Amino acid sequence: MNPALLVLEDGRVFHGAAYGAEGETFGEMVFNTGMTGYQETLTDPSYARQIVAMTSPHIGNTGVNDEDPESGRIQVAGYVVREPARVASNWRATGSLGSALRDQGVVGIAIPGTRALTRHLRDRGAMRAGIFSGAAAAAGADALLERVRRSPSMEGADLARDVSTAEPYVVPAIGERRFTVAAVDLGIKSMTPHRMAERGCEVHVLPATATAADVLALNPDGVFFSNGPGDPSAAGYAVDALRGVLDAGKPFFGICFGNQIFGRALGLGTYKLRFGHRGINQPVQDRTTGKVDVSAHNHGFAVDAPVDGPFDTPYGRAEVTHVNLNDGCVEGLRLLDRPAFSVQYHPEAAAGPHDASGLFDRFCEMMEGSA
Ligand SMILES: NC(=O)CC[C@H](N)C(=O)O
Repeated sequence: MNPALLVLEDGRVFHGAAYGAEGETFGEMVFNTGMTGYQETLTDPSYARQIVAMTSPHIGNTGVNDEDPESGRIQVAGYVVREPARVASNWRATGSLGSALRDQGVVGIAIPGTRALTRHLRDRGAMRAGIFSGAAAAAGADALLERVRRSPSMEGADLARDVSTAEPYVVPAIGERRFTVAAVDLGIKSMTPHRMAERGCEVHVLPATATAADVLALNPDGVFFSNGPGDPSAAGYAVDALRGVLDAGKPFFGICFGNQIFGRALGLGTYKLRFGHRGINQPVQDRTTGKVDVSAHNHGFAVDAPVDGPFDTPYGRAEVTHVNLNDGCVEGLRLLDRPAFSVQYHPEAAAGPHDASGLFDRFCEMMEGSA
């Protein structure tokens, strides 16, 4: 294996071996603690412009298959693992992860110290980084550090429109069609419309820059805003569209970036977490029932909202419905006088536990007018 370097913005350097494509890449350095689901993680568009390190020590064991991708390609800017599998073995596998990364030009690195890297990010926070291998590594760490420090930051980055669909498309209902949903694709994972389709929703997926008029022209029973990459404070176009949807009184459900856009539409702020939540075992408590779900997460930003009780918004009273039991951050919001709610985590799972899948049923009940 050829040598490679991982250079962090604060000057920390990890030496390792090239994995996947050789060359150079830049992004925000984050870690994911999922023990399974690397293919879903790699293809989640919310990871655009992020270099993802897996804390699970052995990655690639089951290779890649045609069923698990959450989008049409690998979306991460770079990939860091401890030890890549030498042999991929699974009845569904169509190839190895190393060759999939190589074929799609995704630069990765295998380093012995993914634990040291994770502890560093937990202490210092997510930061910019670069991976360099082949001819790109020849410049030496000091010159590479300068280039990392010149690369763009995640704060203020508007990335949703880069990963969104260019054209609208429809995911048909599975079985009898019960509802029409307009889903704004801010970086949508394919499992999300699928979870709705399973419940009888015909899902009209629209580009990130869809306006309220575009959404309402479909005369949907409900409106959905998806997960997605980047800083929600840079996606004012989505906030404007959602305000128009809320003004029209349509039932609304948002996931992750969609939760952040909902928060901003209600007049709340969003802020960057120190190192974020990325994994599949995060405990989230539903404050309305007391129930705790173990849930899938991928977020680096969060909504700043009062957690101690209802607060006023331009759309009437709202409340924080869910909090993370690890760090207390806001994981869900709802309006109290209108049918609109959102969560910061991933009820569609993919990868992860299915504890929260009932939220899709709640959205359907809202569209039925029974919730
Ligand atoms: N998965 C997502 O939708 C992520 C939302 C946002 N980009 C964040 O990092 O918080």
